[in-house]
Amino acid sequence: MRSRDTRPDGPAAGRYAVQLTDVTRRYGEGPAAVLALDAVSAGFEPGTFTAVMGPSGSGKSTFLHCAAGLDRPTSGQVRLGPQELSALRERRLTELRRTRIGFVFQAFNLLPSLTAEQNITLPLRLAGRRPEAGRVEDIAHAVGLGDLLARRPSQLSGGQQQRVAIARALVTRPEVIFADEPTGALDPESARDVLGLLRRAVTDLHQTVVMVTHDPTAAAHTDRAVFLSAGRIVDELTSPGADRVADLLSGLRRAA
Ligand SMILES: Nc1ncnc2c1ncn2[C@@H]1O[C@H](COP(=O)(O)OP(=O)(O)OP(=O)(O)O)[C@@H](O)[C@H]1O
Repeated sequence: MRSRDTRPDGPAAGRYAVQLTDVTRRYGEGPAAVLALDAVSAGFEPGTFTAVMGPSGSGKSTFLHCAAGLDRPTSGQVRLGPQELSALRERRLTELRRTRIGFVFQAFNLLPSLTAEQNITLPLRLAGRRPEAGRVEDIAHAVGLGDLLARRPSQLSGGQQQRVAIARALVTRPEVIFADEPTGALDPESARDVLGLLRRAVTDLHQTVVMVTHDPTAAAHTDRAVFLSAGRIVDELTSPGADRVADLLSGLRRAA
C-alpha cells in the first residue's frame, strides 16, 4: 500500500518533527561534481518510525547527515520542528544536535573510558544539565540494561552496547532519533532486540525515529520505508513488508 501524501508542502505541512524541502547536496565542482541529493523533499511526523533505503551510493548517508544537521545542504531547507537549520551558526547547531537530536550508529560510538551510565548521561552533561531523579534507571530498565550500568563498553556485548547507545539517544527526549544502520554490526537475535527497542521508543514513548538500513527485515519494523535512487526519492511504502521491500530494492539495484 502506498502512503498518503506526506510531502512537506502537502496537506500535513507544519506537523513534522523533521522536514526537508528541496534539499540538494553536491560534492565537488565542475565536471567531477557528484549530485548526492537532488532536490529531495520529505517530512517525518512525530511518533513515526521510518526506514530510508536504497542501493549503495543512492544518497542515504548524505540524506541522514543533512537531516541531522551533521552536514549542510548545498541548497534547500531542513527544519527541526519550526527551526530552520541553515539559519544556525555552528555552535548553535552543535548544541541543538546534543539536546534535540539522538543518534544511534552502526559502530555504537560509545566512549570506552566511561561506564554505561556515564555514556547514557553524556549528552545531558555536555549540555550542562543533570538527569532528573530516576530517569537513567527508568531508561536503563526500558532498554533492558538493568544491572549493567557500571560496566564499560568493552565489558558489554554488541547488542548491549547498542542498548546503551539507544538509552543515550533517548535520555534528552529528543525531537528525533537518527539511526544509521543500527543493526549492521549485530547478530540476528541482537538485531531483532534493537529493532524492537526502537519500535517501542516510537510506540510507547512517542519518539520519532528515522533509520537508514540495507535490511528489508529491519524495514519491516517501521511504519514507512522511503526509497532513494541516484539522490532522489523514487518510492515509498507504508507498513512495509520485508518481501515487498526486498523486491523494490532489487529493482532499484538493477536500474542503478
Ligand atoms: N565526501 C564526499 N565527496 C565526494 N562524493 C561523495 C562524498 N560523500 C558521498 N559522496 C558520493 O555521493 C553519493 C551518495 O553517497 P552516500 O554515502 O550518501 O550513499 P549511500 O546510499 O549512503 O551509500 P552506501 O549504502 O554505500 O553507504 C555517492 O555517489 C558517493 O560516492
